[in-house]
Amino acid sequence: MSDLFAGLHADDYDRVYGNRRLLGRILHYLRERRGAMLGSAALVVGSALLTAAVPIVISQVIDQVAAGAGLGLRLSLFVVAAAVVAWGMNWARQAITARLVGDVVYRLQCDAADAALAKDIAFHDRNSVGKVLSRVTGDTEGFSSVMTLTLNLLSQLFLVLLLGGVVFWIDVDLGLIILAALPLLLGTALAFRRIARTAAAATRRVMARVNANVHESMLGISVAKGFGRERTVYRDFDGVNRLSYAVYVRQGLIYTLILPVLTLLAGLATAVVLYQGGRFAVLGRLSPGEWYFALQALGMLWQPVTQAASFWSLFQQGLAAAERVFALIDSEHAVVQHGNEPVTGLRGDIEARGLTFAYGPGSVVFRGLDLRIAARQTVAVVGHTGGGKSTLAKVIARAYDFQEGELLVDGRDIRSLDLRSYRRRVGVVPQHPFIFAGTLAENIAYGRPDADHADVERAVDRIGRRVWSRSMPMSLHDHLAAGGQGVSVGQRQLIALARMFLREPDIVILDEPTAGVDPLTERGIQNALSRLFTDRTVLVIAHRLATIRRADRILVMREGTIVEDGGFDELLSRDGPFSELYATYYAHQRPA
Ligand SMILES: Nc1ncnc2c1ncn2[C@@H]1O[C@H](COP(=O)(O)OP(=O)(O)OP(=O)(O)O)[C@@H](O)[C@H]1O
Repeated sequence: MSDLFAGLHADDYDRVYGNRRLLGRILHYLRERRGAMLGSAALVVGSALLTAAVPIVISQVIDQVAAGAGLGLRLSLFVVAAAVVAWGMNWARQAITARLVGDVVYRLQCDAADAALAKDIAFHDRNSVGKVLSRVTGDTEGFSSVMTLTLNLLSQLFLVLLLGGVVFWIDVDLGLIILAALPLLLGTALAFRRIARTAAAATRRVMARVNANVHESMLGISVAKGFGRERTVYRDFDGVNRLSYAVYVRQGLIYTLILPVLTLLAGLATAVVLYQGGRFAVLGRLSPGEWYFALQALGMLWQPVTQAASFWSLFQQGLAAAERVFALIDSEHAVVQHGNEPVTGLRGDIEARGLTFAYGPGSVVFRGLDLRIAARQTVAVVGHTGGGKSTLAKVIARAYDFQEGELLVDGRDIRSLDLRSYRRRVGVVPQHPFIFAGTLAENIAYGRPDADHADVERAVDRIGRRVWSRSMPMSLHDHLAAGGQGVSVGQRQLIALARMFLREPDIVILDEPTAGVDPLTERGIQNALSRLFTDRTVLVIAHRLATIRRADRILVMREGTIVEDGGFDELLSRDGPFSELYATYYAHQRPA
C-alpha cells in the first residue's frame, strides 16, 4: 500500500501547515466578519441557556411529582416556550453562519484566483490547469463545510460547559465521573486525528490528479484521436482512477472505525452514571429529578463530542482543503524583483552577463551566458531544437527568473524594475497565440482594453488591409470561441501582430510558427513584421528564411551556448554552424 501512495507527496505548493499557522490563516478570514461572529456568539449563549433550562425544569417537575406536589403545569408550559425560543435562536444562528461562511468562501475564492493569476509561468508549468482549478473551486468548497461544522460545534461546546457546570453544582462526585470519561473520549478522537488527516490530504490530492488527468485528456483529445491513442489515454486514466479507488477505500476504512469506538465509550460512561446516580438517589444524596438531569446532561454532552468525531472525516478533508488553498495563496513567486522602479518606456538595450538558468535541479539550459543586444536591433535566434532559444526569450520576458549573473535592460538591473510595467513594455508573440472568447476586435484589443474601435482599425491598417481582408474572412465584430476553434495558425499570427501594433511595446519577442502558411499570407505576415520591427528591439526565434534575412544579426544557439553571432552574409560565408543549418533547413524555403 505504501508504494501506491508514494507519488502523492506534497510539492512546493502543497506544504503542510502546522496547526497554529493553519488556525491563524483561518482566523484571518474570520476577523473581517467580526459583527456576524458577535451576533452568532450572542445567539449561541441565548440558545444554550434555554436548551440547558429544559432538562433542569423537567427535573424540577419530576421532583414535584415524586413529592406528590402535582404536575407543575406552569413549568411544563415553560418547557414548551423555552424549546420554541431556543429553536428560533438556533435558526437565526445558523442563518448568520450560512452568511458568514458564504462571505469567507467568496473572499477565499477571490484570493485563490488572484494568487493563481499572479503566479509566474514556472508555477503554471508545474501545476496543471486541473490542479489549479480544483484548488480555486473544490478546495474552497471543502473549506466551507469545515467552517460550518466548526461554528456549529463551537456553539455546542458552550452548552457542554453549561451542563457540566450544573452537574458539578448538583453533585461533585457525579461531575467527576463524567469529567473522567471526557479525556478518554477526546484522547480516542485525537488518536484518530493524525491518521485521518493524512488520509484526507491524500484524498484531495488524488482527486486533483483525477481532475487534471480528465482535463488534460480532453484538451488533447483531437491529437489522441488522430493517432488512435484513445486506449492509451483510457489506460492512463484507469491508473489514476485505481489509485483514487485505493485512497478512498483506505480513507473509508479509517473513518468507519471512529464512530463505533466512540459510541461504545459513550455507552460505558452512561452505564456508570446510571449505576452511580441510582446509588446516590437510593442513599438520598440525589433527588430522582437530579438523577434524571445527570443522565440527560450526559446524553447532551456526548452528542457534540460524538458528532465531532462522526464529522471527523469532513472536518479533516476541510482542513486539508484549506491548507491547500492557503498554500496556493501563500506560495512565493519564482520571479523575484528587488525593486519596483516604474518603467514608462524602454530604449531596448539588453545585456546578459554571466547568465545561468535552469528549469530545476539537473536541467540547466545555459550557464554563464554573455550577450548584448543594442537598442532597436532585430536579432534572429536560430538553432536546433532544444538549444535554448525559447528559454532565452522567456527569461528576457521575465516569465522565469535566472539563478546567476545579471540581466540589464537599458543598463538597469531587470530585477529592480517594476514587473508589471516592464511586462507592459515587452510584447510577446508566441507560436500559437491564444484566442479568447469574444469578438475579433476584443481579441485585438486584449492588451489595451482602453482602445476604441478606431484604434483597432488603425492596428489592422498597419498590418495591411489587403493581407488582412484576404486572410481574415470574419469581420471585427464576429465572435471567436475560446481557444480559437476555426482560427488558422496564420490568422492567429495576424491577430497577435495586430495586438502588438495596438500595444506598441518597446521590445518585441516573437516565436515564429513552424506550421506552413500559404505564400501569400506569409508575404503579408512578413510585410507586417517589417513594419513591427522598425524602431524597437526585436528578438525573434526565426524559422523563416525571410525573417533571418531581415534581421540585423543572427545568433546561433546550441545546447544553451551562442556558437555563432553575426550578420546573414557574414555567417553564411564562414562555413560554420549557421551555414550548416542554412543548408539543411533554410535553403529550401521559398523567399517570401
Ligand atoms: N518548462 C520546462 N521545464 C523544464 N525543462 C524545459 C522546459 N522548457 C524547456 N525545457 C528544456 O530546456 C531546454 C531548452 O528548451 P527550449 O524550449 O528553450 O529550446 P528551443 O531551442 O526553443 O527549442 P525549439 O526550437 O524546439 O522550440 C530543452 O532541453 C528543454 O527540454
